[in-house]
Amino acid sequence: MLQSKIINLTVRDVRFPTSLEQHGSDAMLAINVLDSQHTDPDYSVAYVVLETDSDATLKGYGLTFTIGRGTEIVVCAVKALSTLVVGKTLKEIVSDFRSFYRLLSSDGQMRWIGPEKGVIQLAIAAILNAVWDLWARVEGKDPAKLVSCIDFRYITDALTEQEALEEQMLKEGYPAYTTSCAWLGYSNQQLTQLCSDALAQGWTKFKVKVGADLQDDIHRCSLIRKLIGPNNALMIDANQRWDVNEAITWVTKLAEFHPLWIEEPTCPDDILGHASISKALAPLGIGVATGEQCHNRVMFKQFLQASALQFVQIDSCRVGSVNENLAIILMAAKFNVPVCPHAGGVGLCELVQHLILFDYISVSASLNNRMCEYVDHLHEHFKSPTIIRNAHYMPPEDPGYSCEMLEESVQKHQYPQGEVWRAIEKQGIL
Ligand SMILES: C[C@H](O)[C@@H](O)CC(=O)C(=O)O
Ligand SMILES: [Mg+2]
Repeated sequence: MLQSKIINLTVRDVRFPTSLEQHGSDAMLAINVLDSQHTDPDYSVAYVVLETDSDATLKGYGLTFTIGRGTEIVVCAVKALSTLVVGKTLKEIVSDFRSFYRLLSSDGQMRWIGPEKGVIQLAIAAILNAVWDLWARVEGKDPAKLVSCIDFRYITDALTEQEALEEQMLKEGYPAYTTSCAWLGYSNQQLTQLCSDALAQGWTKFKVKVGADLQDDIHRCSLIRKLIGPNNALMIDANQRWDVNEAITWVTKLAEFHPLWIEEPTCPDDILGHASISKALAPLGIGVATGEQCHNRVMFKQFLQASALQFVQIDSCRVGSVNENLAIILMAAKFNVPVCPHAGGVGLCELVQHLILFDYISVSASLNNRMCEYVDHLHEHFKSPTIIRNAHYMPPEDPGYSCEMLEESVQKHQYPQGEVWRAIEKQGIL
């Protein structure tokens, strides 16, 4: 099966009208709402399927996450890269995966529209996610089970612990936090109801969107802190809304609610800015978290070297797939900084659970200050949706990278011709 040749690559623009109910809304998007007719975001994917010459059922499914407009540009970038993929056997790719990564990321001409950042990196992520899915299907594994590729002979004195960790994950799962209770566009009534429901389901870690209006932030953080009590975790997320000094001033005014971290306090490219914010907030016991829009491993390296973050938020679709995320996970371990993956988007939970399980079983072996984001949206469109039990991710059971979507969902939500979007256009509601 490793000899399977990729004979076709298809890519489709698939969008979900989450903006209609303000799922996923945040302070940066609020600027767009003020400036444009659209409310935001519409959770979307550039959805890639790799077909092989083995048999019609052996395919690789991959995706990258976007928030609506612009997905069509990512689709174009995937199509431009597809000539480097079609015609290769899986064995050619995985027997020298680093070279294949460089083939895509360092193409002599296309690297100019990167390198390894922005639209071209999102397109590379979608393609490589599909390759990892195909490989995992052929091997009958999920990427988190890479540890089962290791020969433990003669090293079991050191590594039996990892097998125990794997058992622990199978039994208890990996700790999660929820962002689904407090999107910026939710009313206080929604926020109260969703938080109460989440507490009843066993959730103990909550993330709140902030950054648009300080008084509103104080009101909502006070409401949530009262609801969840003093011992549960509260995180806040500004989605790049502030300048550096504004971030320090604003978060200091929210310190009374004891947030564990402030996420994306300023421009995601401003490493030294994050370092200044981190240093200023350290006496308040508030860490800095970022990563969902961090271009690549090189940027993460500098964030770590500059002590500019206390929580590394890897994202399964922002950087060059498993290939780059493995490097980031290993660097975070070297700098002893916890990995707390971003997953606020469609499909991101399904993919990143594999990575965080690998981190725990094969790298960090620690759950201290570690948690994986979970958002309760759109899982019904996936063939192997995430399984959450008592606020923990339960390990995926199906071989693959959990990217495969239900074909019916893809067709209904394909943009702009899918029936969902034709109906929205007819009603003139977006
Ligand atoms: C636009 C997305 O919903 C973003 O707000 C998600 C995010 O920042 C997170 O989940 O963290
Ligand atoms: Mg965020």
